[in-house]
Amino acid sequence: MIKKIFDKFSRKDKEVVEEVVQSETEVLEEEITKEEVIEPAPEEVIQEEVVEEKEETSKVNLFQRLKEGLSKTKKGITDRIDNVLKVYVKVDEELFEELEEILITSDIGVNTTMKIIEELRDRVKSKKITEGSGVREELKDIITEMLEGEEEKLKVDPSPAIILVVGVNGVGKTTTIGKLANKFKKEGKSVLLAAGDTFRAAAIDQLEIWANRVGVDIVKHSEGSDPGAVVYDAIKAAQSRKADILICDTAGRLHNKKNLMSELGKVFKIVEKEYENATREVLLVVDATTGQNAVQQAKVFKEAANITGIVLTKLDGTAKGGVVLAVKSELDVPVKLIGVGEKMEDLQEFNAKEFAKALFE
Ligand SMILES: Nc1nc2c(ncn2[C@@H]2O[C@H](COP(=O)(O)OP(=O)(O)OP(=O)(O)O)[C@@H](O)[C@H]2O)c(=O)[nH]1
Repeated sequence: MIKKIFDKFSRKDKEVVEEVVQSETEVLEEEITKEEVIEPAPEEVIQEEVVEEKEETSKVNLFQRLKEGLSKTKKGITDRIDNVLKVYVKVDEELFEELEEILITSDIGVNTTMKIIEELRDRVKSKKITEGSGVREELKDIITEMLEGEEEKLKVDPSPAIILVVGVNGVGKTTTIGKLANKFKKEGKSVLLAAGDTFRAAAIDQLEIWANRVGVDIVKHSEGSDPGAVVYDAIKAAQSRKADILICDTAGRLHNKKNLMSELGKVFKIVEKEYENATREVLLVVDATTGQNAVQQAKVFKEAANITGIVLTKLDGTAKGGVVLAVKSELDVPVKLIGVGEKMEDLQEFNAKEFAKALFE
């Protein structure tokens, strides 16, 4: 039975990966076409793009976007739970085992699943629940409570603030920085970007594209230069312009903990020394489609740097959204933002209640 479910699940995952690759290729092609079309007055076109996207957001509300973004995860978790509850009319041990299997195969992680099922058993017993609908409600409450935490909001006040964005290549760091810059700019804040990932020219170029698209300035050096020097210059520029928020990209190389610590450590020291008064966030970006790997990456980064929050990207492209529970319960670092699509507005502040509501309603 377990093998059958795993087989099914990995087949599903393959389809999901194919879908993501296809949609990413399409978006990339679309972006290339857009870049090519921009002719003499790129700023105007960029402005139009931003305005268009603004209008679209006001039409489609954010919760709807969240719901759409989590639809694959909903299929992978909630719909399967509902199917099981239809079959098992009696609340018994077999039902708990079925539920356990669903949660484990949804990348919630073994430890977290055990905690959930144990709590569910206790509540079902103490509340004398005999109906499947009651079990569903309890499960939703337990998951919501697990997702809730103390301080989850991104801290950028008082200004000046600096956000260091860390994470391995390809997880969505650059996109996250672009989306964040857009969000802050719309809130009326002045934003500056620093291209601290100097190991690849493409990383610098991509960040610059985002800076232009959003309409914020960027401090960059050439490929291969010292990331510490970029961050130093960016801090000086932020100070002289009195920028509200400086967002720094960093190199995402993860050979081992020691190298990671020394690479990040240098940048952190500069921030410590040169921007002592700034409100600081260190955001780790992880890719939800990598499931349990995201949890492993987060563990390594947490040991190497003082991470203040996690950004979980690409939730829309995966049925593995349950990983947010594993991250929450195994890492003790708040998930502050989630990515539910490629559009500017698809980076949302994580809200446990809304997240659970989007999954269960
Ligand atoms: N569907 C979806 N795609 C996303 C999301 N966030 C980022 N992406 C896509 O993921 C891909 C990689 O994102 P980047 O921002 O380039 O990743 P990075 O971590 O900066 O990677 P490097 O530039 O290679 O270091 C891009 O195609 C993004 O559009 C998200 O929330 N949903």
